[in-house]
Amino acid sequence: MPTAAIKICGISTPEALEAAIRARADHIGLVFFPKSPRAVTSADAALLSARAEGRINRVGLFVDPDDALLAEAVAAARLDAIQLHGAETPERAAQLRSRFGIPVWKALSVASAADVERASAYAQAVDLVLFDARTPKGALPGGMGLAFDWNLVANWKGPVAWGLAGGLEPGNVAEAIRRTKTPLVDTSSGVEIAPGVKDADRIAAFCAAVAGA
Ligand SMILES: O=C(O)c1ccccc1NCC(=O)[C@H](O)[C@H](O)COP(=O)(O)O
Repeated sequence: MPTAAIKICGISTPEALEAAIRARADHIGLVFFPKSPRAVTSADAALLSARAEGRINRVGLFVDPDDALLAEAVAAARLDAIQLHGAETPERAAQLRSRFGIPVWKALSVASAADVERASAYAQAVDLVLFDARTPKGALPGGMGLAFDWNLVANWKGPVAWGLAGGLEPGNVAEAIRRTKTPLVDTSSGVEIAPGVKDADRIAAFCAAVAGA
């Protein structure tokens, strides 16, 4: 089985960016959601992006964004992909893919088999679906370090590329890959020492665990 691709989400400092690149992650996530402890402004993102250019893929994360926010962020951070982490419909996702001309990822919050089935509706609208844990009402829609039942997506063979997120960390990511055969893993809290504070050693350990899975 090929090695799973790795996305380290919630990068907000040059140190964390360099740690992700050193560890050979494939993607970083830049969070454009002001309520997140990992939020970046377009100005922060532009600086990080310039440093990342050609070294790692830059995914901008948004929650029900309007077009103005997206236009500003895509241009400032020269994003390689847009990740939608709110209640965006397939129609909205398709509209954004066509408008911005870069890949669109859609996060789907999972607590049951029916949640996984929702992925089919996005098959023509997005480039990848990211199965993530459903978070409690009123909490952030992601980045909470919560896992869902991996059996729900074990060996998933849907009509669109996919990835696994939610509560992944150096100690459990190899097991998650073994059980689900996911082609991509995404982590945020699992490589932090406090909300929003990435740790280079944990990033390295996470990527090493994926490589060894
Ligand atoms: O990371 C955030 O703060 C965040 C805020 C709002 C929406 C989504 C957010 N993160 C999305 C991600 O891609 C996370 O990596 C994913 O939810 C997994 O997070 P974790 O369980 O902490 O590894």
